[in-house]
Amino acid sequence: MKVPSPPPFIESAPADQRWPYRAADAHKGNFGRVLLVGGSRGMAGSISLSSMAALATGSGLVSVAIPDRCLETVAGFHPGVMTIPIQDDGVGAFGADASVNTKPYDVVGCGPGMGTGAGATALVEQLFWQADQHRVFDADAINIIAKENWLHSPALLRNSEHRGKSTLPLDQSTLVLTPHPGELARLTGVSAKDRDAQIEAAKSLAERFGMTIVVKGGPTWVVSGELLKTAATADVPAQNSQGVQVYRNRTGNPGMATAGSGDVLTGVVTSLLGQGLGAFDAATLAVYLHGLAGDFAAQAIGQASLTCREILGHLPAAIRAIE
Ligand SMILES: NC(=O)C1=CN([C@@H]2O[C@H](COP(=O)(O)OP(=O)(O)OC[C@H]3O[C@@H](n4cnc5c(N)ncnc54)[C@H](OP(=O)(O)O)[C@@H]3O)[C@@H](O)[C@H]2O)[C@@H](O)CC1
Ligand SMILES: Nc1ncnc2c1ncn2[C@@H]1O[C@H](COP(=O)(O)OP(=O)(O)O)[C@@H](O)[C@H]1O
Ligand SMILES: [Mg+2]
Repeated sequence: MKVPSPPPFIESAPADQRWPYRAADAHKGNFGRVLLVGGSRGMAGSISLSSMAALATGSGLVSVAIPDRCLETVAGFHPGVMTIPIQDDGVGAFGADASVNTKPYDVVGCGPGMGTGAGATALVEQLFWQADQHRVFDADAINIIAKENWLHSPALLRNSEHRGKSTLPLDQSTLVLTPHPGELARLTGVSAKDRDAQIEAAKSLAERFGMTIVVKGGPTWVVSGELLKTAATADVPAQNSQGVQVYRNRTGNPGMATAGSGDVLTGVVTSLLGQGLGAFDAATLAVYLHGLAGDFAAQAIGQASLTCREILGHLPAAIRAIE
């Protein structure tokens, strides 16, 4: 494929020094064991897109946990993706007692296409508490947090083995949320039409929980309350400081307003976390690359014809442009 000439804003890549280095003796285990959780009958494509985006952006091993009935469908998208059947409710959604073993993985991405039923809720609740592990919550994982009001009312977290815990895991610096404006409105109560107020609401959540929030749209913003670690110098010892970091992305175009576009982004953020980037670095580099892939795709075929497939297909060109 001919690589289109890069748009002029390439030099504003947020993290062009941070692309994970691949040593000559590297093996697949060095580049992240990624678990993606989501999908349901009728929306199997969503989590499959995330898994293919993770593979295309460097992840060494990618597994997808899906309701049992969707296994063959998801497995058919890419031969490099492994599939894990999870208890099904009989009609292709997660069953009420669904759970997933996340121990073998470096990072978990969750939400696309999973719906907000009992099984999906149980899984998101499990993952919400596993704050010792990086997690990316998108789509229905965000809708479930909003519906259950977990950010504001910890007493409602009572449907699982976490019953009885009286406080929220306040440190969620390992959590990245990727809401579109409709999802952010559900989470914060702030109208999707009021962009500035939405960004302020996201900042306040980021500060309170230490989490990172990708406020998707044209343009996408990233806000993060992740602890900042300043490296030691000869004169000053290493320091930690808290504060909200803000990044406004400059890549992307309205051709990306197309089904599955955000599912691809979920896979890219999860992939970069799995390769060792911190939450803010992974989120900013992911939205930059995703937007750049969308810009290359629009140059190649035009905005109107752009689909999630073309965004996925142009991720390699976007990576090469910043490497
Ligand atoms: N191939 C597959 O399997 C795919 C499966 N998918 C899965 O489908 C599920 C539903 O997800 P969803 O995003 O389609 O619907 P939903 O969460 O109801 O949001 C729409 C509401 O939000 C509002 N809204 C306001 N601003 C907005 C904005 N900028 N961008 C978007 N919306 C905006 C909007 O307002 P309105 O359009 O009325 O102005 C409307 O009220 C979910 O599981 C997802 O993962 C998809 O990923 C696609 C590919
Ligand atoms: N007008 C736009 N300009 C630039 N990017 C856009 C625009 N509209 C949508 N996008 C991008 O497309 C993606 C849409 O995500 P989302 O709504 O979750 O899609 P889906 O759930 O269908 O996969 C986001 O990354 C968003 O930033
Ligand atoms: Mg989405």
